[in-house]
Amino acid sequence: MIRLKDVELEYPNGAQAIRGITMTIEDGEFVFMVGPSGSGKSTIIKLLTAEIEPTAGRIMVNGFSMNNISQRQIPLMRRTIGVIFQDFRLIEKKSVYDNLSFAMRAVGASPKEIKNRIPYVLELVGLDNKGRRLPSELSGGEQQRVAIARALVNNPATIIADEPTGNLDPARSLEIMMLLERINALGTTVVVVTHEKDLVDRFSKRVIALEQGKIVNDGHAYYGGPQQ
Ligand SMILES: Nc1ncnc2c1ncn2[C@@H]1O[C@H](COP(=O)(O)OP(=O)(O)OP(=O)(O)O)[C@@H](O)[C@H]1O
Repeated sequence: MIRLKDVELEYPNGAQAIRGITMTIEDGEFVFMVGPSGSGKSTIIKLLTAEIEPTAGRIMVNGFSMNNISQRQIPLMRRTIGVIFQDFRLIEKKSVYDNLSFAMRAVGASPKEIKNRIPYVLELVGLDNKGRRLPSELSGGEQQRVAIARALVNNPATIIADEPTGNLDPARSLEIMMLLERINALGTTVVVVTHEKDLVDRFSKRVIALEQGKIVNDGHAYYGGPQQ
C-alpha cells in the first residue's frame, strides 16, 4: 500500500513542488496519475522511491515509512517497487536475457531462481523468443516490454511507470497499457504517470489529477472531463 499524508516538498531552490497531498493507493489498484507539466508527477515518483525526502508530512510505501527510513532499508524498500521509464534505460551491451538476469543478481537471486523466473516473465510480456537479442535489435515497443519485464523480475508489489508510452506510436502505446493492465490483474499494483489523455480515456481506471502540486481530482472520471 502507498499512503501519503499531508505531504509537502520544497526543492532547495525554494520551488514548492508538492503542496499538501494526501492519498492512498491500495494493494492491487491500477491508478493513472495525470497533470500538466510541472504539476509534481515526477516529484511524487522521486518521493515514492526515496530519491528525495518530504519537507513535511508522512509517506508509507509497502510497509516502509519513508520519513525515518535508514540507508540500509532503502534497497529493501526499492525491491518492492519496479520502475519503468519513458526512455527504457536498458543496458545496451547486454542481451534481453542478461538485462533481466543482471537485475535479479543485483538483489541476490540464485542461478536457479534466475533460470526459472526469466522465461516466465519474458512470456508474460510476449518476448519469449527474443531473449538473445540486444536492445538495439528490438522495436521501441519491444524495448519497453523488456523494461517492463525487468521491472517485474524481482516480483515487486508495485510497478510505477513514468510516461511509459511517451516514445511509442498509438498502437504500441495501447499494447503497453494493456500489458500493464494484465500485470495488474495478476496482482501487482500499477501506477502510471502519463500525459496521454486519449489512453487514460480508453481505460476505466482511477485517475489522480495534479495541478501545481495539489490533487485537483481523484476518481473514476475522465481526465479533464466531467465528474462521474
Ligand atoms: N530538482 C529540482 N529543483 C528545483 N525545482 C524542481 C526540481 N525538479 C522539479 N522542480 C520543480 O518542481 C515542480 C514540479 O516538477 P515535476 O518535475 O514534479 O513536474 P511534472 O509534473 O513531473 O512535470 P513534467 O510533466 O514536465 O515531467 C516544477 O515547478 C519544477 O520546476
